[in-house]
This record gives sequence, structure tokens and C-alpha cells, in this order.
Amino acid sequence: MTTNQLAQLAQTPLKQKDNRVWRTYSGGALIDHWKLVSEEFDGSFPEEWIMSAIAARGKNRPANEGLTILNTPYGKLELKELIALNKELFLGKKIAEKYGTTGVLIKMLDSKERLTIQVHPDKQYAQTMLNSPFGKTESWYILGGREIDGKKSTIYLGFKEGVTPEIWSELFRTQNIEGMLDCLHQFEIQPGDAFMIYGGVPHAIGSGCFLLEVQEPTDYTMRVEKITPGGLTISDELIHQGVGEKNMLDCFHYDGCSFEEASTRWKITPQTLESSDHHSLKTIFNESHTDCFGLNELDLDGSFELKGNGSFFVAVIYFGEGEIFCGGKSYSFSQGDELFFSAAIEKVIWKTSKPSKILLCYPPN
Ligand SMILES: O=P(O)(O)OC[C@H]1O[C@](O)(CO)[C@@H](O)[C@@H]1O
Repeated sequence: MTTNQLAQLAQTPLKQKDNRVWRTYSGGALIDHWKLVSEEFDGSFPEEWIMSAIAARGKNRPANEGLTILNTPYGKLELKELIALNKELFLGKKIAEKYGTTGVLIKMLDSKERLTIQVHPDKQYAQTMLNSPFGKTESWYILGGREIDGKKSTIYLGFKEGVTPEIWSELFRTQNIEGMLDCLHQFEIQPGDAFMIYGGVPHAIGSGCFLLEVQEPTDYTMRVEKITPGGLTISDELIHQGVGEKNMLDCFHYDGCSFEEASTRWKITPQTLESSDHHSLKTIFNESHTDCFGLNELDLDGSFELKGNGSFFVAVIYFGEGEIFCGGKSYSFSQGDELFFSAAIEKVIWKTSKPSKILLCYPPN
């Protein structure tokens, strides 16, 4: 690609191809619904990975599963390949120098069944046990959901008071699933709720949850259930990611608390940054919660100028449609689009033809 073509590419919003990923739980119909696919289907691909520069970790799965492919004016290109063309141009100087990769992973997730009880590494554990610069602190922004078998959508998050490593490892040894669920706080959820799930904090997304997840870019999940609620047997590798069961149990932070304290620690109240009669810009996750990523929501019925901040960002169109003006050209957007905006883009003007909800995802600080 010539220098001119590269510069042009860096001024173009780049749309990714659909990117569904195999998981151990079933779901996905609400992702089809969001993507306006005519046949909505629950199966083994309940997640859409967005702007992923990492592959998923699954047993006997294709090596490149999870990697984002972008549609560009010069043909299809993996996001990883795009970045490699010029890290500073596409990621921004700060991210290019500090991480050399995007530093963030975004997902849409729709659970028909409860996910296994699990935990992800914090940065220190990731570094020492898995030799990874990233852990898997994550965040959930609830967009919707559905009742499954008459049950309301809930999530499990954080140990209750009094759960010790001894109690937890005995429940794991005996595979006492009800006992383990009983050790966790359970939250009923509604669209608009937001939660931070820091590395080390046990959790399980319940059945009937539809959410946007912004997270550190790894696929390290430590699980304490050897058989999923749907009856799938989990291989040892996916239980402990190669570190062994004892080390897997050390990934949990045993600092249980009351339900009130759990809500204070992990339930986030979105804040309005600015609003008018035709727009509102809210911050959901920001540096007061984590330095790993950020999420804003733009609700728009009209036009809005969004300034770049020297790093790339990603827009997920939850609903609506309209036009984007940037780099001297205009592009259309509509529900289901996932768009990469390079660091080189200094401003983007959004002009809607239908009221739109645009989720703006940001890389680490
Ligand atoms: O248990 P599975 O199928 O690997 O799914 C793990 C999923 O759980 C999450 O961490 C959400 O808790 C997702 O990021 C991840 O893809």
C-alpha cells in the first residue's frame, strides 16, 4: 500500500465483518435480532467479538477464531494486519508505544443458559502465572435480555462474607454447584445497568442476559464447574488454562463482602456528560473505575461532533441510522455496524436519519 493509500485508510471508518465465536454456553438469538438477521437462532456461538486482535481459546477450534476482519476500500484485512501497517497511525502514539496492540476487546454477548461460575486473572496473576501483560478485567453494560423458563435475568458477582479458600476448594472438589452459587451475590438486572468485573472477582452471567462487554484483551477464563449447566464437559485446559487446579483456585480474591458493599464496589451508575434536546452523551465506564478501557453512550436524534483524542476508538451502533462525516467524505451507518476509527481521525460528525444509540468504546489510558 502506498503512503497516500495508508493515510486515506486512516481517515476512513472501517466496518468489521460479522464475527461470531464458539463458547461453552448457548445463546445468540438476541445478537441475530440486533443484527437484523431474519432467522434468530440460539446455538454455540453466543458472542460477537468486536475489534478483536486476539484469537479465542477453545479446544479443537480454528486457530484464527475471534480475529476481526475489516472491510476496507482495498479489500478485506485483519485488524491485526491493519495495525501492523503503521501502529502509530492507526492506534495512536501512546497506545502504540505502551501496548503495540489495541489493548481492548469488545463483545456482544447473549446467554440462553447460565455461564459457568468463573474468574479471570488480574494483571499480577496474568503476568506471573500466564506470562501475559493483560489480565481480563471486564465490564458489562446491560442492553436487554429475556425470561428463560420463567426466570428473570440475573448475574452472580462477588463472594459473600465468610467464603474462605478452604470452603471454596471443597465445594469445587465435590462439584457442589448449588453450594458455589450460594457463595455468590445475585443481582437482578435491567437494561441500563452497568457492572465492573475486576480480575479475581468470581462471577457467572445468568440465563437471559444481553449485554455489551468491554474488557482487557485476553481469553483467560478459570472455571470451577466441570460440566456446564447445558451438560457440556469442560476439558482440564479450559478449567485452569494450564496452571493446574490449585493455582486456578488462587486466581480468586477471597475478600467477600455484604450485598450492599458488593453493589458499591461493582455496580456503576452512568453519568451524563452533556445533553441537549437532540442528544445526550453519557459515560458508563471511565478512569474512575479502571485504566483498562472506557465506554460512553451517545443517544442522538440530530447531529453531533465528536472530537478524537489521539487514540483510536470503536463505535457500535446499537440502533438507528444516519451518516458519518470524516476526513472530507461521508459514510452511512446503521444498526448492527461495528466501526473502527483510527487515531488519525480528528473529528467525526454524526448525523442521524433515525434516533440512534451509539456505543463508543475506548482503549486503555
Ligand atoms: O465460559 P466460556 O464459554 O468460555 O465463556 C467465557 C465468557 O465469559 C465472559 O468472561 C463473561 O463472563 C466472556 O468474556 C467470555 O467470553
